[in-house]
Amino acid sequence: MSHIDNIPSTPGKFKMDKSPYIHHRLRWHSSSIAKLTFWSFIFLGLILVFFFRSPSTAPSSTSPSSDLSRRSLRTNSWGGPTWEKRVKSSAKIRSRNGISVLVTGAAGFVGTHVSAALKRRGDGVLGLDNFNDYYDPSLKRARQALLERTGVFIVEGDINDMALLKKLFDIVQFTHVMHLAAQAGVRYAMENPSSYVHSNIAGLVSVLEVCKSVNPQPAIVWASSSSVYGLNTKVPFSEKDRTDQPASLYAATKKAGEEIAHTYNHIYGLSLTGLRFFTVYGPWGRPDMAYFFFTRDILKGKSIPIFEAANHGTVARDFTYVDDIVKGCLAALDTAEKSTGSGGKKKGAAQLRVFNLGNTSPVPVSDLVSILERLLKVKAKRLIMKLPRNGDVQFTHANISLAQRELGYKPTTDLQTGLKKFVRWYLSYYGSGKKSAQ
Ligand SMILES: O=C(O)[C@H]1O[C@H](OP(=O)(O)OP(=O)(O)OC[C@H]2O[C@@H](n3ccc(=O)[nH]c3=O)[C@H](O)[C@@H]2O)[C@H](O)[C@@H](O)[C@H]1O
Repeated sequence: MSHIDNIPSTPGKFKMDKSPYIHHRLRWHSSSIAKLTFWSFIFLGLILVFFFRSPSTAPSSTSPSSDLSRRSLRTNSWGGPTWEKRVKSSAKIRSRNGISVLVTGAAGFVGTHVSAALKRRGDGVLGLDNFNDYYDPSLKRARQALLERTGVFIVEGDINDMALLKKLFDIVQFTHVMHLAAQAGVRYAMENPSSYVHSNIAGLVSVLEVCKSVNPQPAIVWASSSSVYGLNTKVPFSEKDRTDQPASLYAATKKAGEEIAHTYNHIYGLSLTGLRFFTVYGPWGRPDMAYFFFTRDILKGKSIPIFEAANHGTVARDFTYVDDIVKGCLAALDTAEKSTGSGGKKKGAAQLRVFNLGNTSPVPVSDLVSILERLLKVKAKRLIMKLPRNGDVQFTHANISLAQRELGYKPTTDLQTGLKKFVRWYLSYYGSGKKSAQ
């Protein structure tokens, strides 16, 4: 039986025409209509699926445009009465003379601690975080859960989403912005340079753009970094020292941020305070930092690379405990003067400040490892390595006299005490080895 014989006859329609050619053509015609209809449905279906999943149809969202943005700028929906209610309630001031603060990077290490401290004293706090996967997002979710228990809501979104930022300012008249969202890490900048430009430059500009155009403008305190001192060799590092020799792209983006802050202060009258953090450590810390992954790897019995400079030179850091940093952040918020502009127009000179927030007692990395060994009661497998040329500097040391004078900043936690608290947290969070940090 031929293929043609299989086709059911269509009485009366094609009967008269016996021409095989015409028959074939008509058969093709009818089957092609069927196929066309079938594929049209499939195509329509695909368009509908795409349409409903597309960010542009969400109440509001960010639009991913590259691999980079897919990693850090997830499509998040926001809006709606329930969401607005949560935003308002979280940002509500609950103490006399309290302030209302938008904390960007609230699910981050410093962001979580600062948000909790502000909430504790009765300030209004709203968090914003994109929960990117630079390091284990489950740690960020755990910090979020912690903050939720204290009444802090974290809006899930990216600082580059200006529509979202504007919406937040429509709902709440923030008196202050604590801008901590950033791409951190010195060495990762060689792996993913554009993420630093995206968060630390474009993201900062988008925050400042929104802050300058709202009325009243908030005062802004933001995280710069000790890394801006780069190849500066004059110690301890003072705010007056040169910062034009960054050793990593991370440092360069933070330095750029300081210049951008100057511009927005100069043109729009925004009150801006940059805080140069010196290697902040503590409970709920960042797993990409040495003290954190050294702890994990010592417990696992894995060797840890300890950098040393040329000619066995010591590599040291002015490790600063997170509670001291939090005190500095709160003091910077409390002493910040109001911005002077409104609706994008400057009305007078505004405050522009930069402070070192360090511990002012540098510790060699090998000593950090010795402290961890004692606390963990495990001998580390030390692998001494040459300091790689990937952005690390040999040492950092903060001169904190300016912060002491202007903010009353006085760090009180030495590395031994701070690491003890970190290790206690680490062991309770991950257990002593079975469930370990990624
Ligand atoms: O103050 C800052 O502004 C920055 O602080 C932090 O950078 P760093 O001071 O470089 O911290 P971190 O990586 O913990 O390395 C600590 C020490 O261990 C050494 N180190 C590191 C890795 C390794 O494998 N071996 C090693 O010896 C390494 O050479 C260094 O001496 C923040 O990550 C950064 O985001 C930024 O905030």
